[in-house]
Amino acid sequence: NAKIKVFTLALLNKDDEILLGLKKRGLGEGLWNGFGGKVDPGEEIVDAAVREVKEECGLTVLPTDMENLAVIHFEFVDDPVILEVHVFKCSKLAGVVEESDEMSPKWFPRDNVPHSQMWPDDEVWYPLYLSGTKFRAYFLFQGYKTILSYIIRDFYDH
Ligand SMILES: Nc1nc(NC2CC2)cc(N2CCOCC2)n1
Repeated sequence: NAKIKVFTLALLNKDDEILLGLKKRGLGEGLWNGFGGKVDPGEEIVDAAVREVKEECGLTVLPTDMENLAVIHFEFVDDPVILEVHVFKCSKLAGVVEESDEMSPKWFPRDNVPHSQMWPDDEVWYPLYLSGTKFRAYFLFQGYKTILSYIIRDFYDH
């Protein structure tokens, strides 16, 4: 009786840097990550991505500037809830970066992000993100720290 919960994850770029946020509470607390969260019922996924970026770091992104790079499914042993995370890449940003209740934002060199303080899956798919390769992926986790298995395939080989 699997239940799918849909989330967004936006990775914001400027030149050769990426904006990450240190999550202050909830899922992923204490980890650096892109900006995102739950998709509200009836909400378009890309609109949820835009909303979460604004809420979590103050920046304004247009839906048309959100490039859907990946869809990742996360399953956890003995847990019926599957996370479906839609990953967006964005390089056209407006406004000023602000700290929020959820996130403490910080710019990192895009090729030197703090993987030891990020979700373990990021290290696997991040190189694809950096190269702009569109992909689909599936991760099976044991708890939140251990990847038991994963599959990554190019978006285009239907
Ligand atoms: N980078 C990343 N890796 C994740 N791994 C799964 C928990 C094991 C989840 C996630 N999310 C970001 C958006 O909100 C849902 C979780 N973001």
